[in-house]
Amino acid sequence: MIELLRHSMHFCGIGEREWPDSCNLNYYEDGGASVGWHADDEHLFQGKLQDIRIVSLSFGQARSFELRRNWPEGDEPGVERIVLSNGDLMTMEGMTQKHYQHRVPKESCKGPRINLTWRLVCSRSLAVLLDMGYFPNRANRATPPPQDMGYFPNRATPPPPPH
Ligand SMILES: O=C(O)CCC(=O)C(=O)O
Ligand SMILES: [Fe+2]
Repeated sequence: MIELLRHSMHFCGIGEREWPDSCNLNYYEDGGASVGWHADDEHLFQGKLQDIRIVSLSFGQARSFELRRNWPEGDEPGVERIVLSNGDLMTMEGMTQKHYQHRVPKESCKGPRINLTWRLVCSRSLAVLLDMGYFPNRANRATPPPQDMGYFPNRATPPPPPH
């Protein structure tokens, strides 16, 4: 994993001090597996409030990746589509998570796909979690966190509508 991170960061021109510190892995067994419209708006990453960078690396079956504007203007197309193929690196930067939603739609393809997304945990969010005793092995933990904090949202829940 470190080698993949190192190579990917090199290709993106991201210095070690700015490397992301978390990685999410999605496995798509075949074209029937998908991720619905959403923004990566977890509190941990503060993606709706500040300029963040998400780096995505794909392996295996080529799949469509679609972006749609939350507030399309004039004759701007509602949906942009790219194809992410084996070995493709893609980034979402700036305020993408505020202004767009994205998805990997179902398709009629057979092969499996793995996608890695690296993100940097926002230190302010981490401080809040520590404060709330989110990490149970810490000796001085407070009360357990509520289940619905939304830090690790269940993807089965539809994303909130754009606003
Ligand atoms: O599989 C992909 O390319 C995107 C995955 C994704 O949007 C996510 O994990 O939040
Ligand atoms: Fe996402």
